[in-house]
Amino acid sequence: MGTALLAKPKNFMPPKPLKNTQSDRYYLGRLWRDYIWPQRGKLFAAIFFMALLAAATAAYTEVIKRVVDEAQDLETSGKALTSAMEYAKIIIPFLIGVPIISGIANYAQRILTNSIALHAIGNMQKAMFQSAHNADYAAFSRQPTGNLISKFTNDVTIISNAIIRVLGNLFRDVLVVILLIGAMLYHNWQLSLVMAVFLIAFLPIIHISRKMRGNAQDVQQHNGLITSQLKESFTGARLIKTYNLEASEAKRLHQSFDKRIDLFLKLITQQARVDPILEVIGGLAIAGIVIFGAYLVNAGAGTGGSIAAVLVALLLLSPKLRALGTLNNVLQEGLSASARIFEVIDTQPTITDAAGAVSLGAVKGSLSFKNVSFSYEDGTQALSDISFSVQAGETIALVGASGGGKSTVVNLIPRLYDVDAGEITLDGLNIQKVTLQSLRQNIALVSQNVTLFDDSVMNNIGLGNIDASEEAIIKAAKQADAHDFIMALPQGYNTRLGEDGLSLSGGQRQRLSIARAILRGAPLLLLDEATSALDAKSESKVQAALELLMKDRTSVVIAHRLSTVRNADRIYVLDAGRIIESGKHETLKKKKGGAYARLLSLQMHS
Ligand SMILES: Nc1ncnc2c1ncn2[C@@H]1O[C@H](COP(=O)(O)OP(=O)(O)OP(=O)(O)O)[C@@H](O)[C@H]1O
Repeated sequence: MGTALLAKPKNFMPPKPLKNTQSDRYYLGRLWRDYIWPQRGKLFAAIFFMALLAAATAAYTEVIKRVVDEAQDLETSGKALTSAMEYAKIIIPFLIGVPIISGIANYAQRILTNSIALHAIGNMQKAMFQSAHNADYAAFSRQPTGNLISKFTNDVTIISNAIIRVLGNLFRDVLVVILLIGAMLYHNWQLSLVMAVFLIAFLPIIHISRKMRGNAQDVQQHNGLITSQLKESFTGARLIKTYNLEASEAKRLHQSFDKRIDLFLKLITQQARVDPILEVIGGLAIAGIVIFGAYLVNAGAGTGGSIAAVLVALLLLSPKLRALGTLNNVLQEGLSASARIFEVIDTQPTITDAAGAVSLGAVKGSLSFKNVSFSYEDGTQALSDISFSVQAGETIALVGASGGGKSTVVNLIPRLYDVDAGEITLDGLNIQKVTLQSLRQNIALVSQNVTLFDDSVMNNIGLGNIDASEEAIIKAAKQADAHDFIMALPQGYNTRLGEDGLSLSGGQRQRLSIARAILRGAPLLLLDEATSALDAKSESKVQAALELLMKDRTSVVIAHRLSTVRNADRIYVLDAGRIIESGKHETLKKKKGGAYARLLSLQMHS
């Protein structure tokens, strides 16, 4: 038997494909309304500096024009040093002033847009985390955890980049483009009109950009997959090592890493095409300006400075146009990531407080199941018409073959799932009519899969009751017979356990879990006994701690230890979601051909 109470939900379903039912406008509107507009102060400041930057960029063309024209004057007038000084006086303030303004504006707008993006995604992460934790327990079985984690890391990064790009491109670059085109027309309209021909050259780039969008999505999806695989691989280190699966795991991950290389290379290959195309087009445009410009100067339709100004404007313009050309991709990637994130944020829990739910206070602990039936989301009928009662302070043991429904019974008590039919009562009250918080306050859980966090021993036990004092925590540890081994750890109660407490033995982990439950002080105890073979000394320590914990509490135990079964007030044998036998150990074991007697003899012969 391998009951994994409250461990990873079973029958892992593949992630459902995202139903992207909302339009792009919806996601854009929501991003704007909920995450950008609340930071409007910063946004307006950013726009101001962007406008300043745009103006400074356009002013460069005027600087160049003056530099060239004044130099030409100097050359044609043939005057010496005094004029050179004059020239410097005119030119230098421009040459220094414009970059200073541009630099300050650039710095400020960059900090501001990044801050807007970071705060936006920070708030998204908070909302997403809140919703993910409030979601039904079942929601965690709908997608691999790695997928969910990837939304917190990869997807938010995509959105952050998109926000920075979109704000920059829309407010800064559009302004720069408008001002530069204006400057070009102002300096030499004939030459500028000829340049318009080169805009046609951007068509192939738009085509490439479309293709890139599909590939970028593939890369993102694959990143999510790698996160999942890495997580599985590291959390499953024990299984992998004992089953010698290192090579096959390495193969699996290597394939994924290789695929990532392929997908990225495909994307980069497309991106890389853009630059040479632009360079050739740029070269042609410059040649056009130089030739046509020379013609215009000869014809008296422009000065050398104005031709140079148009040339500079064109050079400044092309990266901006290019960025605007790929803006749609970035926006689309951002919107897809938003869809994935809003899906989590919008997940509504179905297991919630009913209208008028009452708060339970401390219960005595009598529990009953009345004609309870339950099926999982995928249709697996896990319990059919189950009824039993436990008086306050009694211990019942659930036994039976794997898949019989023991964990499901236990999962229904803290309402990790809600029954389909029938009712569960605690102290006579239907648990669906009391607040979730007060129901769970009355329940302590000790599972064979002890969840330990990367935190101190003190805080790990303290999770049982986050208001508990250090003295109370130490007292609970002593009662759970954990104090001595904790004191022997390098920093005693302040020792950090490392991820999932890997440095502790199975028995030690269980005693921490028992200490946590003792600290909780809840009258109803749900216990998934460990099946893992503990050595005799460790087992007897755990057993003693458990007995102390169960004393005076109502205990529902998924039982593996013979001693628990023997001492239970009643044993329920579950098979295919039904109770097929119940009674005391002494009675059931004598029942010829009975299910319990069979289980017992199986255990004894195994
Ligand atoms: N999250 C889930 N989604 C779908 N079906 C599930 C889920 N969890 C359990 N089941 C199914 O419900 C039935 C009862 O399972 P349950 O885990 O309650 O049995 P169990 O007696 O605790 O088994 P074991 O001793 O192996 O842990 C089984 O058919 C199981 O496959």
